[in-house]
Amino acid sequence: MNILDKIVLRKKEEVAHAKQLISIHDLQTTRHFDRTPLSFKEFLLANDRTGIIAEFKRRSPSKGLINGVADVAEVTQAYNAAGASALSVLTDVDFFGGKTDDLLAARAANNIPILRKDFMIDEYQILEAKAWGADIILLIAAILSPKQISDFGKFAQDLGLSVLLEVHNEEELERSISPHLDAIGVNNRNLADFTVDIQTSFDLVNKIPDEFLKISESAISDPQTIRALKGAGFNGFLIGENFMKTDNPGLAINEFVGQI
Ligand SMILES: O=P(O)(O)OC[C@@H](O)[C@@H](O)c1c[nH]c2ccccc12
Repeated sequence: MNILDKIVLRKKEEVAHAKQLISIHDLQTTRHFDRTPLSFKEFLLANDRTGIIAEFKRRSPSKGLINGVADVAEVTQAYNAAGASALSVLTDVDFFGGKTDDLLAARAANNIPILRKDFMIDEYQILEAKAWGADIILLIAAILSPKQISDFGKFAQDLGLSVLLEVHNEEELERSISPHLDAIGVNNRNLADFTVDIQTSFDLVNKIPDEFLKISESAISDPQTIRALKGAGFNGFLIGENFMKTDNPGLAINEFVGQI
């Protein structure tokens, strides 16, 4: 079984458990549920922002521990101050060392869009994302059917959330396109075997219809790469490890932005 299959199996158990602890009605009456989400598009295209979607990630299945000490409020505020267009916060516990409280802390400290970064397999998780103050959800083509992508996309958009679809190849892109998406991200990392290749982004960018925001995800560590990706037509750049692996992710993003 590859890692993605393992993650999805575990996620099904996790969601079943969460549903027993907290009812949908409870989620709908949770603190942020009625908040109007911020527009991903507006922030991504704003002239005074960099297009960077800066990620808070403690660990990953491919790299193990990345940062065991960083404070989520402090780091996300520094990301925001450096000109990040949006934040990405991992909420997966078992494989990425994230938690609900990380998203809540990032929300309390920032007024830019936040992506709930997790493996969405059930509408319940989209209600959680809304209740916890997220603005954007991720749908991963590799683990969802076209019908699930369209249904989850509509469900999220009806709640005012923006939807980022993640693809890794042309086949996933073609089969997953739906009107209920705002952005399409090309993941340069193959989630099944962890190999990375930035070329994946350059190969797919012109196959993404222009009505969607175009995001390049993972393995970006050089400001020069941002310039090349922009030139190729990308609006957004999802970066985690390059900042999180340093002692001071806030300083790292500042230096990076200074070189774009
Ligand atoms: O840390 P990186 O290589 O900059 O990558 C960030 C982000 O793209 C990556 O964490 C990611 C992309 N898609 C995902 C899906 C689930 C979990 C994590 C991810």
